[in-house]
Amino acid sequence: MKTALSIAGSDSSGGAGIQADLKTMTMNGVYAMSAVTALTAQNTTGVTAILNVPAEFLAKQIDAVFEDIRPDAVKIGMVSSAELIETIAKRLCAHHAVNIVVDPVMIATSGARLIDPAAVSALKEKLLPIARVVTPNIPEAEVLSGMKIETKQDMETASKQICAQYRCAVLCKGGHSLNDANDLLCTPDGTLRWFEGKRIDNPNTHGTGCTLSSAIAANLAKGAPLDEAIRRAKEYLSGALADMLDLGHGSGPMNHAYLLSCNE
Ligand SMILES: Nc1ncnc2c1ncn2[C@@H]1O[C@H](COP(=O)(O)OP(=O)(O)O)[C@@H](O)[C@H]1O
Ligand SMILES: Cc1ncc(COP(=O)(O)O)c(N)n1
Repeated sequence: MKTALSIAGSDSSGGAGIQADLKTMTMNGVYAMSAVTALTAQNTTGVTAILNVPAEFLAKQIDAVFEDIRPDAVKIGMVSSAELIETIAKRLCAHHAVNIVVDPVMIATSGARLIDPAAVSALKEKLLPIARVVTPNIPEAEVLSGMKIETKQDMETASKQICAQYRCAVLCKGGHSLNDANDLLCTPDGTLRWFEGKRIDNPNTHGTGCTLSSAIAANLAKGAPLDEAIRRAKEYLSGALADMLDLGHGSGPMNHAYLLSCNE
């Protein structure tokens, strides 16, 4: 069985972060492991507290995983401090990690800030260069590229710029403000490819970014080429959104287990 590691924060409400990643990886057919960067006290309406793990402890978790069950892919999600980002980059390089998917988590769907402003440059300088693909949403792509994104053309320009500067593939997700749920992949050879997605009329989108990046990592772990891993990941995500789970008082989670029957 292929294996994948999520390095991310815990979401106590189970819809995003480590919890979404483990469910997604499992449902995408790989053995899922975790290295927790932070605990969040969180539900569908917001984040009330964040407790980062000490950097040495994060390093121990990553080492423990690599020294025993080597991951075929690694997804990186919420990492809120520069020290933790640097620790991850060092440990992944030491272990020659492959298929690294970086979801540059900055602001939760509920509006909470999940990264220190001072850590953004560490994210750019240390994690993007080791990524097989980075998956910003529009506001994150604006921060990474330094430009405002208002049109499809802007998405293309910003993605090309991030891709050229950090030499990694960029999947710019259109879920937020632009067009349907169409995402743009830009690869270091300069190729652009749009992944068309039909917008599902569901306000419960907590954890969509975490889920997409974990599904990409799982499919890369299984040996899919990047574009096929993205295609399968979008298909899984659309199915989970279309199941119309409705939990909590805010933007709720998706049904990660929609492929299993919930009937008795
Ligand atoms: N309502 C929706 N219907 C279908 N796909 C969506 C919807 N909202 C977001 N997506 C898709 O979910 C993925 C995550 O996108 P997005 O919500 O922008 O990320 P994030 O959670 O990081 O803000 C993308 O593939 C995007 O196209
Ligand atoms: C621990 C943690 N990690 C990431 C997110 C982002 O989630 P979303 O996909 O809703 O923006 C989150 N809300 N909590």
